[in-house]
Amino acid sequence: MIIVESLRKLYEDYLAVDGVSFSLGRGQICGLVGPNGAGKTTTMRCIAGLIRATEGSLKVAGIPCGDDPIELKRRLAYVPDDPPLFDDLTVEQHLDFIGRVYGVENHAAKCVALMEQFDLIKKRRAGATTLSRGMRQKLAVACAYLYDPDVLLLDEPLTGLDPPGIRTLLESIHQRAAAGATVIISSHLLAMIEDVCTHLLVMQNGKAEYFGAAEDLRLRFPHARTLEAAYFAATSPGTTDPSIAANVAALPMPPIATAAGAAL
Ligand SMILES: Nc1ncnc2c1ncn2[C@@H]1O[C@H](COP(=O)(O)OP(=O)(O)OP(=O)(O)O)[C@@H](O)[C@H]1O
Repeated sequence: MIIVESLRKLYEDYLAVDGVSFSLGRGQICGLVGPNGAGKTTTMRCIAGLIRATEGSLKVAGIPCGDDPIELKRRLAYVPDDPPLFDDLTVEQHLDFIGRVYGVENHAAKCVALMEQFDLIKKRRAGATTLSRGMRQKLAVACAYLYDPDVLLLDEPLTGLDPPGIRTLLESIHQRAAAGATVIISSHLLAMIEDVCTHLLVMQNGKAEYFGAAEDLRLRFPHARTLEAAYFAATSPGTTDPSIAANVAALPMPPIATAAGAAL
């Protein structure tokens, strides 16, 4: 469903993505993790066809990059971390608009079901500018789900969601994948997404440090107690011996001092 081969993306002379390759099939959920600036959003935007790759080849839902942008839009949904909404439309007008544009059959009933699923029903007549950050995120995801895309790219979708919202979203991702969708979910919260991910792509400095089954990352760093520790090991600077790095990463984190002087 997604085939990425030797993807490179230069912003002028800055190499943001450097030779990334991976592929995902139907029903697979890939966690895209890595430090700030690793190239996660850039990779997603290339897959979504929003920016042009400098080199490499991409095929999404059987469509080679650039061949059929309209069909790609029908088959794929990309939800950015700060979703652009229409200031003048209410929650239900957003869903109604997307339903009409994508020609979704019986879209009115689906819109209500999605508003109920994402706890937006009481805000159905609220304008986009009056929504909280988490509500905006939920509305953007609901709009993406409305036309049942084969490929879902969710960039930091957990940011701003409350715990019930996170649970609803992760369950919905699981259900979508069970129905055949391919999902990439980028997040800094690996511990939160690891249960739904079948695969992981760990990026750092524009490169893929790891791609494979989520469980295999832990096997690669046998001393890591958690998947998160294995992730830290994979992204530790100067790591040459995975087992050493994993041990370091598994050490307890030092307390973080707050402005008030208390340790978190
Ligand atoms: N339009 C742009 N022009 C120039 N450089 C860019 C542009 N967009 C991103 N970059 C740079 O490319 C690199 C990768 O950025 P990207 O947004 O893909 O990282 P990311 O892994 O998504 O980061 P984060 O976790 O902070 O969201 C960064 O160094 C960023 O500054």
